[in-house]
Parts: sequence; C-alpha cells; structure tokens
Amino acid sequence: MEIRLGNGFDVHRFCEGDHVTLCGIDVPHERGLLGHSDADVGMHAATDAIYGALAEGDIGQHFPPSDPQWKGAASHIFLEHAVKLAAERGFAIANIDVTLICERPKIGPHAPAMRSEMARITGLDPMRVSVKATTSEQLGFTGREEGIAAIATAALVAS
Ligand SMILES: Nc1ccn([C@@H]2O[C@H](COP(=O)(O)O)[C@@H](O)[C@H]2O)c(=O)n1
Ligand SMILES: C[C@@]1(CO)OP(=O)(O)OP(=O)(O)OC[C@H]1O
Repeated sequence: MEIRLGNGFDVHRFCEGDHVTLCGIDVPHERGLLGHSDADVGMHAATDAIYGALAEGDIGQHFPPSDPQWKGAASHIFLEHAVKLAAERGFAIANIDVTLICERPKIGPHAPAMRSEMARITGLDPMRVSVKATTSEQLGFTGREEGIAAIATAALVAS
C-alpha cells in the first residue's frame, strides 16, 4: 500500500478588520487577515499539504495571487481542488492535521466548528481531521501579534 505524506505552511499578516477566517470559520477579532483571498491560513496550509503529498506544486501555482479571479476568494475552492486532484491521481486522504499559531484569538472554542467545516469540505470523516492551536509564547511575529501562521500535515493512501 502506497502512503504519501505532505506538509504545508502559511502566514498572513493582520490588517484592519473585525474577524479572521480560519479553517472556514469566521472568528470575531479586533483585526482581520490580509490576503489576496480570504487569507484563511489554516485552509491554505492544509491545501499545500495535499499538493505536497502529490508532488503537485503549491497553492500559488494553482491559484496565482496575480490572478484577479481569486481576489477575495473563499479558500474552500483551493482545498476542494486539492482533494479532487488527489482523487484524480488515485489517492484517498487518510487524515489532515492543522496547527494554528497565534496568541489570539483563542482557537479552542472554535476548533470543533473548524474541524467539522474542514471535514465537510474534504468529504472526510471528522475523526480524520484535526484542528489545534498553540501560541509561540509571545516570541517572534506571531508572538508580537503581527499575523497568524499555520502548519498542516496530510497523509494520502493509494485508493
Ligand atoms: N490561539 C490559541 C493558542 C493556544 N490555544 C490553546 O492553549 C493551549 C496552550 O497554548 P501554549 O502555546 O501555551 O502551549 C494550546 O494547547 C491550545 O489548546 C488556543 O486555544 N488558541
Ligand atoms: C491563496 C492565494 C490565491 O491567489 O492568495 P492569498 O490569499 O494571498 O494566500 P497565500 O497563502 O499567499 O497563497 C497564494 C495564493 O494562491
């Protein structure tokens, strides 16, 4: 049985706003996240993890930030594309694990909704989707609350 692992990493800086969109969920916050799309770092990292497992480049190659078509786009479009590509290449997604890195907002209260939404978008059983968070102990750019980072891992099995 062939197994593929991929990782993804993304960062978006804070800007003016009243919420951040993380793993498909709008979380009230006193700032927003700046991006060409909706700047959903969690979904971008998960998308890149799948592309990585497939050795199919990265999100910017499939959805160039220079393309006005993706301005303000909802990031489920990117994740759905990666999932479809995996199926076309003969792989099923075994699990996805996302870690959001920020001091605030607190992710814990929203993690169940994020997990459900990521499972809905990918078509996975929620038991195969993990969304968790950590601070960086007030160190670095996330510690200074300049932005939010996310890392993700995806495991794919030949179907
Ligand atoms: N934005 C965040 C960051 C952390 N959490 C939760 O707090 C726990 C402790 O975080 P440390 O960085 O101090 O280890 C972490 O394990 C998360 O459960 C959170 O919900 N939102
Ligand atoms: C998602 C895309 C879409 O144009 O734009 P951004 O929202 O800026 O996000 P990023 O994580 O920088 O990935 C690049 C792009 O593919």
